[in-house]
Amino acid sequence: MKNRPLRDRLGFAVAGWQAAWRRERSFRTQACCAVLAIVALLILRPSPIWWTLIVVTSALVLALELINSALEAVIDRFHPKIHPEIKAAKDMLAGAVLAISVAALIVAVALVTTQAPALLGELATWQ
Ligand SMILES: Nc1ncnc2c1ncn2[C@@H]1O[C@H](COP(=O)(O)OP(=O)(O)OP(=O)(O)O)[C@@H](O)[C@H]1O
Repeated sequence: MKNRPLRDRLGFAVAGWQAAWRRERSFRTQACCAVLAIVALLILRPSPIWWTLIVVTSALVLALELINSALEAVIDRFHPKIHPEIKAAKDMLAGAVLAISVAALIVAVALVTTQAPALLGELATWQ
């Protein structure tokens, strides 16, 4: 199974996104938020640093949610019973997703509050 061609490996990665989309409501919500963030970038047309910040934080949220979902799936497969250690592990994974999600939200609020006034000013001069 190791060292498969790039096309195969890309296929596995896309299959991973599809599985997360099908199985995880959190992933669907976060993917929709990422799309909204890209739409906001297209409307606000900020400087490249904002594009970088939004794209990197959105990708981090999605990547961490994928890792969280993958680890939960493995945990549930090998230890489906209730256990305090599993609770701690899953809660820590959820905490990791929450940490990056809060950071992404702060970046999104900063983008809108700093860039929207310029766009509104631009629109006002057109009238
Ligand atoms: N086997 C278990 N033993 C003890 N507690 C558990 C166990 N499985 C889940 N929990 C508790 O339930 C919470 C939710 O776990 P679950 O596996 O349902 O994740 P989820 O709702 O899919 O979360 P996420 O949205 O992060 O994917 C965990 O954070 C943990 O506190």
